[in-house]
Amino acid sequence: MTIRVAIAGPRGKMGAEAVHTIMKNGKMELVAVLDYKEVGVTLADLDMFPSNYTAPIFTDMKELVAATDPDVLVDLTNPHAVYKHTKEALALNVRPVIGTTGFTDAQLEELTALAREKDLGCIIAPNFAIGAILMMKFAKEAAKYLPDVEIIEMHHDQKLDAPSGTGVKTAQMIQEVRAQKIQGHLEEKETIEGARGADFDGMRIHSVRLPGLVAHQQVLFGGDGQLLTIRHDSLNRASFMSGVAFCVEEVMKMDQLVYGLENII
Ligand SMILES: NC(=O)C1=CN([C@@H]2O[C@H](COP(=O)(O)OP(=O)(O)OC[C@H]3O[C@@H](n4cnc5c(N)ncnc54)[C@H](OP(=O)(O)O)[C@@H]3O)[C@@H](O)[C@H]2O)C=CC1
Ligand SMILES: O=C(O)C1=N[C@H](C(=O)O)C[C@H](O)C1
Repeated sequence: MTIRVAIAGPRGKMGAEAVHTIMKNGKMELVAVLDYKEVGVTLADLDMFPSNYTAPIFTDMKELVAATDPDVLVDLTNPHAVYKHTKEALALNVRPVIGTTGFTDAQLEELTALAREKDLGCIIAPNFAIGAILMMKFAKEAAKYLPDVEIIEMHHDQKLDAPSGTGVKTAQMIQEVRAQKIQGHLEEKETIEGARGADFDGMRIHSVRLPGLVAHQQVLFGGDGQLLTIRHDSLNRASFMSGVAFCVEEVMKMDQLVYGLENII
C-alpha cells in the first residue's frame, strides 16, 4: 500500500528536504502540502522545486484533508503552528509525524490523550537523526553512574526555540535515571543573569546560536578527576531524512502517541 503523505512547512529548510525525501520514496506519495500563506497552486509554482512536483498547496488543513485524503501529516513548521496542526490532523484521522520542536508538557499530555481517544498513531520526534538518538540513549546510560551533567546544544541562529527539543528530551531521559542532585556550589551566584544556563531539575542546559552551525549537542559528565563527553553533530539536514521516512512507515502501524524515537527504534 502506498502511504499518502502531506507535509506542513514545505518551503522551510527541513520541509523542503522532506518534500524531496517523500518524492523519492517508492512506498510513499506526496499528496499535498500545507502552508500558511498563498504561495502558489502546486509545489511546481515555487522556484525551489522542479516542474514535476505537482502536489497541491493548501492553507487550510480541513480543505487539504477533504481534497487529498492523506494517511500521514509530517509537520516541520514552527513552535507557534505545530500544536494546532497536530490537533487538527488527529481530529481528521490523519496520523501526525511531528519534527517541529517547542511543545509544552501540557500540550504533549493533551495530544497523548487525543491520540488514545482516536486510536491513532502519532510520533513526536524532537530529533530524527539516528546518531542523536544514540547520543541521548548513551547519555541516559552514563547518568546512572555520573550524575553531574551539563548539556550544551549548539544550533544555527535562525532557530526559534531554546533550549532545543533535543536538549530538553536529553534532560528528560537523564532525569529518569539520575540521582537527584543540585550541581555546582550551593552558594554560587550569577553576576550576569543566565550565566549558568537553564536549570532542568538541577542539570544545566546551555544554548549556543551561531551562523554556520546546523545542529550539534554535547553532554558532559564530570567525575573525580575525569570528564566524559558524548557528542553528536548533524552536518546537514539529510541527517534527519531516514528518520522521517522511518516514522512515516512506523506511524501507520501504531495506535497511540510516541514522544521520542528512542521508544521505537
Ligand atoms: N525533529 C528533527 O529532527 C528536526 C526538527 N527541526 C525542527 O523543525 C522545525 C522547522 O525547522 P526549519 O526547517 O529549520 O525551520 P524553517 O524556518 O526553515 O521552516 C519552517 C517553515 O514553516 C513555515 N511555516 C510557518 N508557520 C506555518 C504554518 N502555520 N503553516 C505552514 N507552514 C508554516 C515557514 O514559513 P515562513 O518562513 O514563510 O514563515 C517556513 O517555511 C523547527 O521546529 C525545528 O526545531 C529541525 C531539524 C530537525
Ligand atoms: O531547529 C533545528 O535545526 C533543530 N531542531 C531540533 C531540536 O530542537 O532539537 C532537532 C535538531 O537539533 C535540529
